[in-house]
Amino acid sequence: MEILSTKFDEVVVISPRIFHDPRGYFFETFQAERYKENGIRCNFVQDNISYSQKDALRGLHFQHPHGQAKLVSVVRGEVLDVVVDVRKGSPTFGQWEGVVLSVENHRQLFVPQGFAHGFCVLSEDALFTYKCSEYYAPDAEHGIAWDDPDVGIKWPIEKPLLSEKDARYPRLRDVDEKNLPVFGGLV
Ligand SMILES: Cc1cn([C@H]2C[C@H](O)[C@@H](COP(=O)(O)OP(=O)(O)O[C@H]3O[C@H](C)C(=O)[C@H](O)[C@H]3O)O2)c(=O)[nH]c1=O
Repeated sequence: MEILSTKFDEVVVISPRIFHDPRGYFFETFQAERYKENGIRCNFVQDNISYSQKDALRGLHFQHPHGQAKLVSVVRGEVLDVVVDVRKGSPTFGQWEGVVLSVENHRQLFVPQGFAHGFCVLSEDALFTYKCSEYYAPDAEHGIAWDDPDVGIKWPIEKPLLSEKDARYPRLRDVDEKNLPVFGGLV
């Protein structure tokens, strides 16, 4: 497996080793010891799958407290996956990074605690699967607006398909500070 860096030291792209043969291909989607050797040390406790239509945009979400680290990938279609640093005191607070994940590139993205996460669907549809290091805690769920002008994410979709909840999230600057994780702290 190959680890690719992003603008954030803690956010990495994993490119698994693919084994091709005349039947098709095989690859390991997670292997605790090898992922720990590559810096992904959290223990995952929950797996999720979401299916989305073209132009759907889910996000930008984070939990605090009970912050979740996520290992995300796509098993059908293609998405632009986006993370935003929402850690109070972080030198990269409010900055974003986007990575294309697809069934073709087999890539995974590790999203650490302290980052808001979301994605938009670039293909006709997408099956998105991810591991979480903390259980779902709806009372601790927060979000920021997908189109926050201060963050300035360059989404390739002008009018995304949003849930009512996602359409109501505030700009990062309007999120109550008590709901933001602390850089370097427990989240
Ligand atoms: C996240 C989650 C949701 N649900 C239930 C709650 C709702 O009745 C329904 C849909 O939830 P929601 O609209 O929050 O789903 P997404 O918009 O895909 O949320 C996810 O979107 C972005 C991409 C993320 O990174 C988070 O993992 C997560 O917030 O599933 C559960 O039962 N367990 C869960 O862990």
